[in-house]
Amino acid sequence: MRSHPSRAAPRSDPARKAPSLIDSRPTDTGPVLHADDVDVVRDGNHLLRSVSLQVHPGQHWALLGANGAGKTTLLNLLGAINHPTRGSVTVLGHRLGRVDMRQLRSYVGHINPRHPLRSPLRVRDVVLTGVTNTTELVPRWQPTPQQADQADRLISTLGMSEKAQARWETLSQGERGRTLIARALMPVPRLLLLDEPATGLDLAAREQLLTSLDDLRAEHPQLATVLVTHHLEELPASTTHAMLLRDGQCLASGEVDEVITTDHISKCFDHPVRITRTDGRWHARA
Ligand SMILES: Nc1ncnc2c1ncn2[C@@H]1O[C@H](COP(=O)(O)OP(=O)(O)OP(=O)(O)O)[C@@H](O)[C@H]1O
Repeated sequence: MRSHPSRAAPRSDPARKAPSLIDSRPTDTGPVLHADDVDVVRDGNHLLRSVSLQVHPGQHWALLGANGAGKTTLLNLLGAINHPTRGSVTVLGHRLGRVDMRQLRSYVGHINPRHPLRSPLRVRDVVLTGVTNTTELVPRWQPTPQQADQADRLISTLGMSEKAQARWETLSQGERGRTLIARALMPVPRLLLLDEPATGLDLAAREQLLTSLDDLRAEHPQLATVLVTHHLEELPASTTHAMLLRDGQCLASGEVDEVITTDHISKCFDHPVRITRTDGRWHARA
């Protein structure tokens, strides 16, 4: 199926806010993301080869693969950070190469666990930087009352209300992760990209993060997400689809129960594992 450009042009001012938390109006029935037969070549190496993916509103994709399989390379295409060498990528109805990538990026909630914040901002301020799509607070910029309310609502949804005034450098990794998800949701994105959001979290922090993601998805049925991980245990139960990458190529892609199988995962990681699913969550045993 071909994607078609959205008629809704990006807002010219990313600091302007829509009233609702996440735009759940069915404004566009086309895919949120469409990568069509994509190659990425760097220094003569194929990092991705003939990869295709379509993500529709309400779908929650897991992108799985061993170290170096090409997951982050693909996520960076989907987040309008890089162009493909061959093939086309359409993000929120806008084809890369025909659109201002910086502007398009401001409509995608892309969570980078290595958030390069330098100043000692408080949680609430970090979340508010999502409005301006900047790492630091913009000098003399003030949130509108609606933006401030929205930040508080998101902080509460992500279970961070008690830490709203805590400074970034004092936060645990799990608290930072949840703060960054709240920040990414400030521009009312239809698409959330998460690159290994559970890395380095202890058991409780991981479980809290996954529960927050499940809640968020239930609350906003039109939101689409793509989550990169190596670990099946880090997949929220609300995952609907999966793509397995191996050596830059797609090994399997589609509905999650057809893709995350003992056979596919053993091939993907080149190691015999047995996959079980209990209470919606996955486990891998050698
Ligand atoms: N600019 C580049 N030039 C050459 N090779 C690159 C470049 N960027 C990434 N690579 C290589 O491409 C491959 C895929 O990298 P990528 O980061 O997408 O993998 P990944 O699946 O996210 O891995 P990991 O799970 O280890 O994070 C790796 O072998 C990496 O070394």
